[in-house]
Amino acid sequence: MAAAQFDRVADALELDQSIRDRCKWPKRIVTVTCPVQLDDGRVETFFGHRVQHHLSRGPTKGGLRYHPKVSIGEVAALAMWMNWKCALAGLPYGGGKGGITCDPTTMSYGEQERLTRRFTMEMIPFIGVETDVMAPDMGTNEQTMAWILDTYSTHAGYLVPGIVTGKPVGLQGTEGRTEATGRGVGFLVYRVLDRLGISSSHASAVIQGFGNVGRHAALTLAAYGVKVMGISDVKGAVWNESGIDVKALCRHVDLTGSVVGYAEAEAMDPEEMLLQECDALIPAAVERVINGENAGKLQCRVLAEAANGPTTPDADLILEERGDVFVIPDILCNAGGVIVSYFEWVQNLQRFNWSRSEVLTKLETKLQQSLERVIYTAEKRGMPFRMAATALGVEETAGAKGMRGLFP
Ligand SMILES: NC(=O)C1=CN([C@@H]2O[C@H](COP(=O)(O)OP(=O)(O)OC[C@H]3O[C@@H](n4cnc5c(N)ncnc54)[C@H](OP(=O)(O)O)[C@@H]3O)[C@@H](O)[C@H]2O)C=CC1
Ligand SMILES: O=C(O)CCC(=O)C(=O)O
Repeated sequence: MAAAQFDRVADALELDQSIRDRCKWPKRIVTVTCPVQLDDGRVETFFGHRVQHHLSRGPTKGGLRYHPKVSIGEVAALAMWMNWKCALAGLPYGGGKGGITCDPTTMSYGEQERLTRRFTMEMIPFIGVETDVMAPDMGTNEQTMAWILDTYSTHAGYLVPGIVTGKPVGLQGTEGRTEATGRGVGFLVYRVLDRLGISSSHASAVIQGFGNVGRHAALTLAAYGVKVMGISDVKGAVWNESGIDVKALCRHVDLTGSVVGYAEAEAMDPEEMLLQECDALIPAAVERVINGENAGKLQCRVLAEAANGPTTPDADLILEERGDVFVIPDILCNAGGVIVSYFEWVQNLQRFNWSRSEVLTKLETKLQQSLERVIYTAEKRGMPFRMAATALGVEETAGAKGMRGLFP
């Protein structure tokens, strides 16, 4: 998917073959094996990957995913998307992404800690504050980042806060990072609804995924007055036509581990939930959920891609043909996370802390600028929004590579 999207943009930009190849292929792909002792005494070997797509514009930046379906191809695609995302937002980074093929939901706290520390040890030669900086993604969180920071810093002999972002505030993380991605999604949905003439107090939303991103997107939209009617996770979906009390649902999930069983809403088939009429549909979980099968049946006005890669290329063509769905592409929609990660890294480099309101104001300014650039480019060049956003990222990267020239 990532390669197909890139090729389409490269064709439209008529990129020269040499620069096209330099932009398309990752600079480095690292795979490591991590033997870890499980609680029952057995030793299991896990595969971990890190793909550093480009180093031309700065260190590579991107999350670390723990999921049973992690593969090197998925990580490479996510790293390429990170690249265009960082360039579009004007961050001085290339894209990177990592993943370990594991199921954190079946692993104890201790097993996850040992796996994370072993992966970090294996990665020490390839990461650094100026080379590659990780952050949370699916299946990882600020505790994971704290273990990486500790393992790396112990090796260095001093605290290296800038080695990861999305770490706890008490370890020089930044205010606002935990909620940044979902909050950014909520902000962009609000801005786009406003542009379409839909007042947030009359708008409705449906959200797939209630992890870090889905939860904070729901809370942010609810705070704007948007009625959140449907929410799903791996186990199922819940629906309330009059609007779900998102804070109450958060309490239910914190107690039970799932949205399923929430008393103030009805159970619904998660696939059916995606097809319900709403103003904003927000996939905030895994890839390829909007596809050739369901794209023609969506009844939303805005498709806000909080997840990475939720829409397949064939679904893109169907949505373009329809022309009635405003797609906020992933590399714009979920950029709030990496933008605040960048703020965290800058604060770490400066040994200076910003206030929460400073972080969140700067976040909204950057997202607003990116949204305007994408809309302007799409209109000026007659491109769909995903193509326009990707084109801006690719041009930025190609420009930097061109200026740096080729080593003889
Ligand atoms: N965290 C971040 O800052 C950023 C994340 N993203 C992207 O956002 C997406 C979500 O990440 P994040 O919230 O961090 O991950 P989390 O691990 O915190 O949450 C993932 C959520 O998705 C749910 N889920 C997983 N598979 C499915 C499925 N097949 N159907 C419905 N729900 C499902 C999980 O359900 P359950 O709870 O039941 O397991 C969980 O609620 C990913 O695509 C990630 O790459 C993008 C930018 C930044
Ligand atoms: O915060 C970051 O550095 C990266 C977040 C991420 O993985 C993403 O945007 O997909």
